[in-house]
Amino acid sequence: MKSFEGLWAELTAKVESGAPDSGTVQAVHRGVHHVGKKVVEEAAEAWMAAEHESAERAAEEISQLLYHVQVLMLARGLSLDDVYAKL
Ligand SMILES: N=c1c2ncn([C@@H]3O[C@H](COP(=O)(O)OP(=O)(O)OP(=O)(O)O)[C@@H](O)[C@H]3O)c2ncn1[C@@H]1O[C@H](COP(=O)(O)O)[C@@H](O)[C@H]1O
Repeated sequence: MKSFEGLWAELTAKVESGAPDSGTVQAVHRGVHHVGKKVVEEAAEAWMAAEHESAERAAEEISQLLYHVQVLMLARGLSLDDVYAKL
């Protein structure tokens, strides 16, 4: 099972290596504006699933939101420590 930190390690390694077949690398290259819109879309889907769907569907949508939040951090050049410092 993956964790937030485990996914972060995987995504940072992909972006550093520039893996050409990675959707994450492609999204980071498209930039903050593109990724930010995706975060908003996924946040709405997480909200709707939490309010109207099963717990499993809500967990699925929230996992996608967490993924896209990490991609936004990568696109903006932020580290986990940058964000944890604000918690
Ligand atoms: N956890 C995720 C993950 N969660 C969500 N997503 C992306 O978010 C999309 C879900 O959004 P939607 O529900 O809107 O589905 P969609 O309409 O098909 O998506 P779009 O066409 O809008 O992109 C998926 O299609 C993926 O593109 C993810 N993409 C990758 N990962 C993990 O990230 C790691 C690196 O992946 P790659 O960069 O693809 O190698 C791997 O461990 C992956 O499992």
